[in-house]
Amino acid sequence: MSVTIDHQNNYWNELADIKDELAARDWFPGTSGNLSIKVSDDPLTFLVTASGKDKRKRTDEDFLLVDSDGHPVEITNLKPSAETVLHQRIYQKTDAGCSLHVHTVDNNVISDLYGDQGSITFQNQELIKAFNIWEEDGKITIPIVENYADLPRLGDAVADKITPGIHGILIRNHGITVWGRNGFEAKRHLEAFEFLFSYHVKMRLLTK
Ligand SMILES: CSC[C@@H](O)[C@@H](O)C(=O)COP(=O)(O)O
Ligand SMILES: [Zn+2]
Repeated sequence: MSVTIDHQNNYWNELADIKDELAARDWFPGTSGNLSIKVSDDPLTFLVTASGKDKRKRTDEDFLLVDSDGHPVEITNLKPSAETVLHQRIYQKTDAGCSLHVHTVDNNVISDLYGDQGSITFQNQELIKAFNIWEEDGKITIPIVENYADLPRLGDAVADKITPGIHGILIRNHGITVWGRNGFEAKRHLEAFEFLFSYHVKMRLLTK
């Protein structure tokens, strides 16, 4: 086995492990969700989930390597995720090494409750430190974009909201896309956002 394939296999296994962990949380209902991990910077290549699969299953055909245009690098029967453009735009605009997209009830509820205001900000929560924010009353904001069926348009809408200090974007009544410099950080950001959403939804229900 060549050095290149070995190198790629490490990324494959890291992404497969993250996929299993998110599956254990039941964050891939109805074949939703897609994940990617950057393999090289110049030229940009990344492993992305194959489209339409049940992401709870672990198989040898879960991921394929794509280039900066989202096209497969090798001949394959697999189709890259329909939402590969989101991953592409994130790698182009940030220093991300991994990007995760999941649909959960909590992220959908928050995206619709606050969609009209275009973002939601959380404060006074210990878990905000998961974003490396250590101030006494640190805040974390997540922008919310509309869900366009036209995926390049959705990619532009997401890319437009990426500025320093932004670690994820909510897509209205669709899901969340987060990123981090590596798989560990991307997963930490995702889990922290989902915690904040779930807390907020429960508090709203309990304090109505
Ligand atoms: C029924 S799954 C919803 C899809 O349209 C999409 O939003 C999604 O997250 C998964 O698409 P995929 O092409 O499998 O990556
Ligand atoms: Zn989706």
